[in-house]
Amino acid sequence: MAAGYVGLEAGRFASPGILLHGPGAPWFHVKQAARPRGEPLRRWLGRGVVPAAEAWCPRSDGAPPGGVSRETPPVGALTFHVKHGVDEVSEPARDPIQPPPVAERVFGLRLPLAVRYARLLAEHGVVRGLIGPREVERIWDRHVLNSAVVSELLPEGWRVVDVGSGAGLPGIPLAIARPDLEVVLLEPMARRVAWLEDVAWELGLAMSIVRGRAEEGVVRERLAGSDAATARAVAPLARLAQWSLPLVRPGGRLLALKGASAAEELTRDAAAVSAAGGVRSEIVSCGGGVLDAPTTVVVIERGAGTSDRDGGRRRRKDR
Ligand SMILES: C[S@@+](CC[C@H](N)C(=O)[O-])C[C@H]1O[C@@H](n2cnc3c(N)ncnc32)[C@H](O)[C@@H]1O
Repeated sequence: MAAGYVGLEAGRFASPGILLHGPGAPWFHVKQAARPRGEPLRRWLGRGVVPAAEAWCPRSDGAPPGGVSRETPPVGALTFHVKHGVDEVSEPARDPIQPPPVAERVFGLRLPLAVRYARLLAEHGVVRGLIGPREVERIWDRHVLNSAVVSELLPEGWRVVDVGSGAGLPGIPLAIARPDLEVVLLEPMARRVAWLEDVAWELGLAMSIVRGRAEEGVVRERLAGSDAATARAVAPLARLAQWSLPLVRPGGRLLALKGASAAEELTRDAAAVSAAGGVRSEIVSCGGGVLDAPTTVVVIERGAGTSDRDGGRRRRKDR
Protein backbone atom coordinates (compact mmCIF):
# COMPACT_ATOMS: atom_id res chain seq x y z
CA MET A 1 0.00 0.00 0.00
CA ALA A 2 1.17 3.49 -0.68
CA ALA A 3 2.67 5.58 2.08
CA GLY A 4 0.70 8.66 2.90
CA TYR A 5 -2.55 6.79 3.20
CA VAL A 6 -3.90 5.72 6.49
CA GLY A 7 -5.70 2.45 6.23
CA LEU A 8 -8.84 2.14 8.26
CA GLU A 9 -11.10 -0.79 8.38
CA ALA A 10 -14.16 0.06 6.43
CA GLY A 11 -16.48 -0.88 9.27
CA ARG A 12 -15.07 1.90 11.42
CA PHE A 13 -16.65 4.47 9.18
CA ALA A 14 -20.09 3.10 9.56
CA SER A 15 -22.73 5.07 11.34
CA PRO A 16 -25.83 3.09 12.35
CA GLY A 17 -27.50 1.52 9.39
CA ILE A 18 -24.77 2.37 6.96
CA LEU A 19 -22.68 -0.36 5.47
CA LEU A 20 -19.20 0.55 4.45
CA HIS A 21 -17.81 -2.90 4.60
CA GLY A 22 -18.80 -6.01 2.80
CA PRO A 23 -17.50 -8.45 0.31
CA GLY A 24 -16.52 -7.14 -3.02
CA ALA A 25 -17.36 -3.52 -3.19
CA PRO A 26 -17.53 -1.15 -0.24
CA TRP A 27 -18.14 1.86 -2.47
CA PHE A 28 -21.08 0.09 -3.97
CA HIS A 29 -22.70 -0.43 -0.59
CA VAL A 30 -22.13 3.19 0.31
CA LYS A 31 -23.75 4.22 -2.90
CA GLN A 32 -26.65 1.87 -2.52
CA ALA A 33 -27.27 1.96 1.18
CA ALA A 34 -26.40 5.38 2.43
CA ARG A 35 -25.28 7.98 -0.04
CA PRO A 36 -27.93 10.27 -1.45
CA ARG A 37 -28.54 9.45 -5.09
CA GLY A 38 -25.94 10.93 -7.37
CA GLU A 39 -23.90 12.57 -4.66
CA PRO A 40 -20.18 12.04 -5.06
CA LEU A 41 -18.67 9.85 -2.40
CA ARG A 42 -16.05 12.50 -1.74
CA ARG A 43 -18.68 14.94 -0.58
CA TRP A 44 -20.47 12.33 1.45
CA LEU A 45 -17.26 11.52 3.25
CA GLY A 46 -16.71 15.17 3.98
CA ARG A 47 -19.87 15.36 6.02
CA GLY A 48 -18.24 14.49 9.27
CA VAL A 49 -18.96 10.81 8.91
CA VAL A 50 -15.36 10.51 7.85
CA PRO A 51 -13.19 13.58 8.35
CA ALA A 52 -11.24 13.13 5.21
CA ALA A 53 -11.06 14.58 1.78
CA GLU A 54 -10.28 11.64 -0.33
CA ALA A 55 -11.09 7.99 -0.24
CA TRP A 56 -10.34 5.05 -2.40
CA CYS A 57 -10.60 1.33 -2.51
CA PRO A 58 -7.44 -0.61 -3.23
CA ARG A 59 -7.11 -1.62 -6.84
CA SER A 60 -5.88 -5.00 -7.82
CA ASP A 61 -2.52 -3.49 -8.77
CA GLY A 62 -2.28 -1.95 -5.30
CA ALA A 63 -1.99 1.62 -6.56
CA PRO A 64 -4.16 4.42 -5.21
CA PRO A 65 -6.31 5.54 -8.09
CA GLY A 66 -6.63 9.10 -6.86
CA GLY A 67 -10.20 9.56 -5.86
CA VAL A 68 -12.77 6.87 -5.51
CA SER A 69 -12.13 3.70 -7.37
CA ARG A 70 -15.10 2.02 -8.91
CA GLU A 71 -13.16 -1.14 -9.28
CA THR A 72 -14.32 -3.98 -7.10
CA PRO A 73 -11.50 -4.73 -4.73
CA PRO A 74 -10.33 -8.31 -4.55
CA VAL A 75 -11.69 -10.46 -1.77
CA GLY A 76 -9.51 -10.09 1.30
CA ALA A 77 -8.77 -6.47 0.55
CA LEU A 78 -11.97 -5.11 1.96
CA THR A 79 -10.35 -2.04 3.32
CA PHE A 80 -11.42 1.49 2.71
CA HIS A 81 -8.64 4.03 2.66
CA VAL A 82 -8.77 7.66 3.59
CA LYS A 83 -6.07 10.11 2.65
CA HIS A 84 -4.95 11.54 5.88
CA GLY A 85 -1.32 12.44 5.62
CA VAL A 86 -0.23 9.72 8.00
CA ASP A 87 2.17 7.00 7.02
CA GLU A 88 0.29 3.95 8.09
CA VAL A 89 -0.89 0.88 6.32
CA SER A 90 -3.68 -1.44 7.36
CA GLU A 91 -4.00 -5.17 7.13
CA PRO A 92 -6.71 -6.34 4.73
CA ALA A 93 -9.95 -7.06 6.55
CA ARG A 94 -11.05 -10.67 6.98
CA ASP A 95 -13.34 -11.90 4.24
CA PRO A 96 -16.54 -12.81 6.09
CA ILE A 97 -17.60 -15.10 3.29
CA GLN A 98 -14.70 -17.47 3.85
CA PRO A 99 -16.46 -20.52 5.27
CA PRO A 100 -15.32 -21.76 8.68
CA PRO A 101 -13.77 -25.25 8.65
CA VAL A 102 -16.92 -26.84 10.10
CA ALA A 103 -18.87 -25.80 7.02
CA GLU A 104 -17.28 -28.65 5.10
CA ARG A 105 -18.67 -31.14 7.61
CA VAL A 106 -22.16 -29.75 7.10
CA PHE A 107 -22.16 -29.26 3.32
CA GLY A 108 -19.56 -31.80 2.16
CA LEU A 109 -18.97 -31.62 -1.58
CA ARG A 110 -21.72 -29.03 -1.91
CA LEU A 111 -19.80 -26.46 0.11
CA PRO A 112 -19.05 -24.32 -2.98
CA LEU A 113 -22.81 -23.88 -3.43
CA ALA A 114 -23.16 -22.78 0.16
CA VAL A 115 -20.33 -20.29 -0.32
CA ARG A 116 -22.09 -18.90 -3.37
CA TYR A 117 -25.29 -18.52 -1.41
CA ALA A 118 -23.45 -16.79 1.45
CA ARG A 119 -21.89 -14.42 -1.06
CA LEU A 120 -25.19 -13.68 -2.74
CA LEU A 121 -26.72 -12.93 0.65
CA ALA A 122 -23.84 -10.72 1.71
CA GLU A 123 -23.69 -8.76 -1.51
CA HIS A 124 -27.10 -8.65 -3.15
CA GLY A 125 -29.13 -9.74 -0.13
CA VAL A 126 -27.99 -6.69 1.81
CA VAL A 127 -28.58 -4.29 -1.07
CA ARG A 128 -32.00 -5.80 -1.73
CA GLY A 129 -32.92 -5.51 1.94
CA LEU A 130 -33.15 -9.22 2.66
CA ILE A 131 -30.69 -9.16 5.54
CA GLY A 132 -29.22 -6.32 7.54
CA PRO A 133 -25.67 -5.17 6.84
CA ARG A 134 -24.54 -6.22 10.28
CA GLU A 135 -25.47 -9.81 9.51
CA VAL A 136 -22.65 -10.13 6.96
CA GLU A 137 -20.10 -10.69 9.72
CA ARG A 138 -22.07 -13.63 11.08
CA ILE A 139 -23.48 -15.00 7.89
CA TRP A 140 -22.18 -18.50 8.50
CA ASP A 141 -22.83 -19.25 12.13
CA ARG A 142 -26.04 -17.32 12.56
CA HIS A 143 -27.65 -17.94 9.20
CA VAL A 144 -26.25 -20.50 6.77
CA LEU A 145 -24.94 -23.13 9.21
CA ASN A 146 -27.58 -22.42 11.81
CA SER A 147 -30.18 -23.31 9.19
CA ALA A 148 -28.42 -26.26 7.57
CA VAL A 149 -27.93 -28.21 10.80
CA VAL A 150 -31.71 -28.60 11.09
CA SER A 151 -31.31 -31.30 8.44
CA GLU A 152 -30.49 -33.61 11.36
CA LEU A 153 -34.24 -33.73 11.98
CA LEU A 154 -35.28 -34.55 8.42
CA PRO A 155 -35.39 -38.15 7.18
CA GLU A 156 -34.33 -38.89 3.64
CA GLY A 157 -36.60 -37.81 0.83
CA TRP A 158 -38.99 -35.70 2.90
CA ARG A 159 -40.92 -32.89 1.37
CA VAL A 160 -40.28 -29.78 3.44
CA VAL A 161 -42.16 -26.49 3.21
CA ASP A 162 -40.17 -23.54 4.47
CA VAL A 163 -42.86 -21.16 5.70
CA GLY A 164 -41.93 -17.47 5.46
CA SER A 165 -38.65 -18.19 3.72
CA GLY A 166 -37.68 -14.53 3.23
CA ALA A 167 -33.99 -14.54 2.37
CA GLY A 168 -34.19 -18.33 1.97
CA LEU A 169 -33.61 -19.34 5.56
CA PRO A 170 -33.62 -22.11 6.51
CA GLY A 171 -34.89 -23.54 3.20
CA ILE A 172 -31.97 -22.82 0.91
CA PRO A 173 -29.17 -24.09 3.19
CA LEU A 174 -31.28 -27.20 3.75
CA ALA A 175 -31.69 -27.74 0.02
CA ILE A 176 -27.95 -27.28 -0.48
CA ALA A 177 -26.94 -29.63 2.33
CA ARG A 178 -29.57 -32.23 1.49
CA PRO A 179 -30.31 -32.65 -2.19
CA ASP A 180 -32.48 -35.66 -1.34
CA LEU A 181 -35.09 -33.35 0.21
CA GLU A 182 -37.89 -31.82 -1.79
CA VAL A 183 -37.82 -28.25 -0.54
CA VAL A 184 -40.63 -25.78 -1.15
CA LEU A 185 -40.09 -22.13 -0.23
CA LEU A 186 -43.29 -20.35 0.77
CA GLU A 187 -43.23 -16.57 0.91
CA PRO A 188 -45.97 -13.95 0.43
CA MET A 189 -43.91 -10.88 -0.51
CA ALA A 190 -43.30 -10.42 -4.23
CA ARG A 191 -39.91 -8.79 -3.73
CA ARG A 192 -38.71 -11.71 -1.61
CA VAL A 193 -40.17 -14.26 -3.99
CA ALA A 194 -38.18 -12.62 -6.81
CA TRP A 195 -35.05 -12.90 -4.69
CA LEU A 196 -35.70 -16.58 -3.96
CA GLU A 197 -36.23 -17.28 -7.64
CA ASP A 198 -32.99 -15.50 -8.52
CA VAL A 199 -31.03 -17.46 -5.93
CA ALA A 200 -32.51 -20.82 -6.92
CA TRP A 201 -31.65 -20.07 -10.53
CA GLU A 202 -28.12 -18.85 -9.73
CA LEU A 203 -27.37 -21.92 -7.66
CA GLY A 204 -29.13 -24.35 -9.96
CA LEU A 205 -31.29 -25.67 -7.13
CA ALA A 206 -34.31 -27.70 -8.08
CA MET A 207 -36.91 -26.37 -5.69
CA SER A 208 -40.40 -24.94 -5.78
CA ILE A 209 -41.10 -21.38 -4.78
CA VAL A 210 -44.68 -20.60 -3.91
CA ARG A 211 -45.99 -17.11 -3.37
CA GLY A 212 -48.64 -16.97 -0.67
CA ARG A 213 -49.48 -17.09 3.00
CA ALA A 214 -49.43 -20.40 4.82
CA GLU A 215 -53.00 -19.96 6.06
CA GLU A 216 -54.50 -19.28 2.63
CA GLY A 217 -56.81 -21.95 1.25
CA VAL A 218 -55.07 -22.11 -2.09
CA VAL A 219 -51.71 -22.61 -0.40
CA ARG A 220 -53.12 -25.38 1.78
CA GLU A 221 -54.61 -27.02 -1.29
CA ARG A 222 -51.23 -27.05 -2.92
CA LEU A 223 -48.93 -27.94 -0.05
CA ALA A 224 -51.00 -30.07 2.32
CA GLY A 225 -49.57 -33.50 2.98
CA SER A 226 -45.97 -32.32 3.21
CA ASP A 227 -43.75 -34.23 5.59
CA ALA A 228 -42.50 -31.20 7.47
CA ALA A 229 -42.75 -27.44 7.69
CA THR A 230 -39.84 -25.30 8.82
CA ALA A 231 -40.04 -21.71 9.98
CA ARG A 232 -37.57 -19.22 11.34
CA ALA A 233 -38.44 -15.79 12.69
CA VAL A 234 -41.92 -15.86 11.20
CA ALA A 235 -44.48 -15.78 14.02
CA PRO A 236 -45.10 -16.79 17.64
CA LEU A 237 -45.50 -20.53 18.09
CA ALA A 238 -49.30 -20.50 18.43
CA ARG A 239 -49.80 -18.78 15.11
CA LEU A 240 -47.08 -20.80 13.47
CA ALA A 241 -48.80 -24.03 14.52
CA GLN A 242 -52.15 -22.78 13.20
CA TRP A 243 -50.59 -21.81 9.89
CA SER A 244 -48.18 -24.68 9.37
CA LEU A 245 -49.60 -27.87 10.86
CA PRO A 246 -52.37 -28.01 8.22
CA LEU A 247 -49.61 -28.17 5.61
CA VAL A 248 -48.08 -31.36 7.02
CA ARG A 249 -49.50 -34.86 6.96
CA PRO A 250 -50.59 -36.62 10.15
CA GLY A 251 -47.34 -37.78 11.74
CA GLY A 252 -45.45 -35.00 9.99
CA ARG A 253 -43.68 -32.23 11.90
CA LEU A 254 -43.40 -28.54 12.32
CA LEU A 255 -39.80 -27.52 13.00
CA ALA A 256 -39.77 -24.02 14.42
CA LEU A 257 -36.31 -22.52 14.77
CA LYS A 258 -36.48 -20.53 17.96
CA GLY A 259 -33.89 -18.90 20.15
CA ALA A 260 -33.82 -18.63 23.89
CA SER A 261 -37.60 -18.17 23.95
CA ALA A 262 -38.33 -21.76 22.90
CA ALA A 263 -39.33 -23.23 26.27
CA GLU A 264 -41.30 -20.19 27.29
CA GLU A 265 -43.21 -20.12 23.99
CA LEU A 266 -43.96 -23.81 24.15
CA THR A 267 -45.43 -23.47 27.62
CA ARG A 268 -47.34 -20.32 26.81
CA ASP A 269 -48.80 -21.60 23.53
CA ALA A 270 -49.40 -25.25 24.50
CA ALA A 271 -53.19 -24.99 24.27
CA ALA A 272 -53.12 -23.29 20.85
CA VAL A 273 -50.60 -25.82 19.54
CA SER A 274 -52.81 -28.66 20.69
CA ALA A 275 -55.92 -27.03 19.17
CA ALA A 276 -54.01 -26.76 15.89
CA GLY A 277 -53.42 -30.52 15.90
CA GLY A 278 -50.02 -30.72 17.57
CA VAL A 279 -49.70 -33.86 19.66
CA ARG A 280 -46.09 -34.23 20.73
CA SER A 281 -43.79 -31.31 21.26
CA GLU A 282 -40.18 -31.19 22.25
CA ILE A 283 -37.24 -28.85 22.15
CA VAL A 284 -34.24 -30.19 20.27
CA SER A 285 -30.77 -28.79 19.84
CA CYS A 286 -29.20 -29.19 16.39
CA GLY A 287 -25.60 -28.73 15.35
CA GLY A 288 -23.96 -29.57 18.66
CA GLY A 289 -20.28 -30.21 17.98
CA VAL A 290 -20.49 -28.08 14.85
CA LEU A 291 -21.76 -24.73 16.02
CA ASP A 292 -20.68 -22.77 19.09
CA ALA A 293 -24.34 -21.91 19.58
CA PRO A 294 -26.45 -24.87 18.39
CA THR A 295 -29.81 -24.19 16.81
CA THR A 296 -32.80 -24.59 19.09
CA VAL A 297 -35.76 -26.15 17.35
CA VAL A 298 -39.28 -26.67 18.66
CA VAL A 299 -40.49 -29.90 17.08
CA ILE A 300 -44.25 -30.41 16.98
CA GLU A 301 -45.80 -33.54 15.53
CA ARG A 302 -49.14 -33.37 13.84
CA GLY A 303 -51.60 -35.83 15.35
CA ALA A 304 -53.13 -38.62 13.32
CA GLY A 305 -56.64 -37.71 14.42
CA THR A 306 -56.53 -34.15 13.13
CA SER A 307 -57.99 -33.39 9.78
CA ASP A 308 -58.09 -30.78 7.15
CA ARG A 309 -59.43 -31.12 3.68
CA ASP A 310 -56.26 -32.40 2.09
CA GLY A 311 -54.22 -33.74 4.97
CA GLY A 312 -52.14 -36.66 3.80
CA ARG A 313 -53.57 -36.73 0.30
CA ARG A 314 -50.61 -35.28 -1.52
CA ARG A 315 -47.87 -37.46 -0.15
CA ARG A 316 -45.17 -37.89 -2.70
CA LYS A 317 -44.44 -41.51 -1.96
CA ASP A 318 -44.90 -44.00 0.83
CA ARG A 319 -42.23 -43.79 3.44
C1 LIG B 1 -38.56 -11.94 9.61
S1 LIG B 1 -38.78 -12.72 8.09
C2 LIG B 1 -37.82 -14.18 8.31
C3 LIG B 1 -37.35 -14.73 7.00
C4 LIG B 1 -36.50 -16.00 7.10
N1 LIG B 1 -37.27 -17.12 7.57
C5 LIG B 1 -35.29 -15.76 7.95
O1 LIG B 1 -35.16 -16.40 9.00
O2 LIG B 1 -34.44 -14.94 7.58
C6 LIG B 1 -40.45 -13.33 8.16
C7 LIG B 1 -40.96 -13.80 6.82
O3 LIG B 1 -42.20 -14.45 7.00
C8 LIG B 1 -43.05 -14.06 5.94
N2 LIG B 1 -44.43 -14.27 6.40
C9 LIG B 1 -45.15 -13.49 7.23
N3 LIG B 1 -46.39 -13.99 7.40
C10 LIG B 1 -46.46 -15.13 6.67
C11 LIG B 1 -47.48 -16.09 6.44
N4 LIG B 1 -48.69 -15.96 6.98
N5 LIG B 1 -47.21 -17.14 5.63
C12 LIG B 1 -45.99 -17.27 5.07
N6 LIG B 1 -44.98 -16.37 5.25
C13 LIG B 1 -45.22 -15.31 6.04
C14 LIG B 1 -42.67 -12.62 5.68
O4 LIG B 1 -43.06 -12.16 4.41
C15 LIG B 1 -41.17 -12.65 5.86
O5 LIG B 1 -40.50 -12.91 4.66
